[in-house]
Amino acid sequence: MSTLVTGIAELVTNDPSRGPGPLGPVADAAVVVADGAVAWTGPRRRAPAADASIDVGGRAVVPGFVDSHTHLVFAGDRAAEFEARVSGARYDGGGIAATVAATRAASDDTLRGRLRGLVAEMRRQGTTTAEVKSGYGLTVEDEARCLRLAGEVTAETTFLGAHVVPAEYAGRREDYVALVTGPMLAACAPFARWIDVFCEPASPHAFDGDAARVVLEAGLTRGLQPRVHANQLSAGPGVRLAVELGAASVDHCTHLTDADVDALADGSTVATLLPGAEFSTRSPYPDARRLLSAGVPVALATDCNPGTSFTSSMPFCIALAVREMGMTPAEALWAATAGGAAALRRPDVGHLGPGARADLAVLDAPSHRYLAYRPGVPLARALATDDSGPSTDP
Ligand SMILES: N=CN[C@@H](CCC(=O)O)C(=O)O
Ligand SMILES: [Zn+2]
Repeated sequence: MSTLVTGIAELVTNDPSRGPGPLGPVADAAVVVADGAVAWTGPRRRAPAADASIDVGGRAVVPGFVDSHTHLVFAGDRAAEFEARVSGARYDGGGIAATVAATRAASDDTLRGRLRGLVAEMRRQGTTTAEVKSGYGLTVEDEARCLRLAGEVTAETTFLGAHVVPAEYAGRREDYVALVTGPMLAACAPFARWIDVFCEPASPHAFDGDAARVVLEAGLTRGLQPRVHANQLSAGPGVRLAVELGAASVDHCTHLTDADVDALADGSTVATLLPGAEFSTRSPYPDARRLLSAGVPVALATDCNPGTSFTSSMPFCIALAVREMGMTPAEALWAATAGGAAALRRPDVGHLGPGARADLAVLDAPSHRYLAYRPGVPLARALATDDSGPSTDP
């Protein structure tokens, strides 16, 4: 079954062979998808025939967003914590304990319902691939349970047992790290592709560089690839540790030294920026321009979680990146698509070159610039191009 998509005012391919610049745009374009993959892209007048057709009516089509950093398995909410921050309270990770308590108390069905609801919400805003972390269970059983549920909606599952030290291990941080790297890792590894750690010496709840190294190296021995929460609250060792260990991505990168930027520029680790967290915690935004000028690959993600960034909207993050972080609309879109794919080491998503997964997002607008130009307006949605839809992930 093949489908011809026409009426595309601007097609963003992220395939530089198709048009000028990294976005590889094609005007007055068409796409043919077949068997869930992109088979052809180009000008409408040269489009081949297909079994079926969809006319998107003069709208822009872009690669589905790749949200490479989310915490979607949780129960409860922290609206009161958010309200306190609006009045001046500082974020230090302490609120995570409230979500851990609510998550442990929730049934599988409750967690599954919330997770699937958020995934559907993402899809309605153009996201077609999402990573999902554990990190609100923090017992052997609850971490494995959260990852098992995450695996129902995505292949990009991340074990984050080292999110914070839970209350029952207060004052026994080393014992908790032993649990995470021992029985918890053994129970979780079958359900996870990645391992993550909240490396933040400035937080009394998170982990320093030495503990983070122990956690990530243990994950590597089990075949889990590293990614790291680092430098969110202060400059610390996390970014350089991530680069040293060959992590696919280091996320937040809000406070960076010159040595951090140099390490990222010399390494292969993507810097994933999460402006929803700075919005919600009323913190300074990361300096994307500094990273881009140094040649560092940059991704954008929502960090969707109930504490620091309760948004599922990649368009919102794109708008923040353009308004607050020095990115052009083209750079922000690339970071939210191809950048996210690089952060997940996924060559099959984040672009619309031949062979890519048929993950298309249509914008109710004639060009990608509108994503930042019309902030807060629901312009983007994932486009189903055949009976099975473009993907199930999410
Ligand atoms: N910083 C650590 N983890 C999450 C926040 C988790 C929470 O506060 O519930 C983040 O990426 O922002
Ligand atoms: Zn996070």
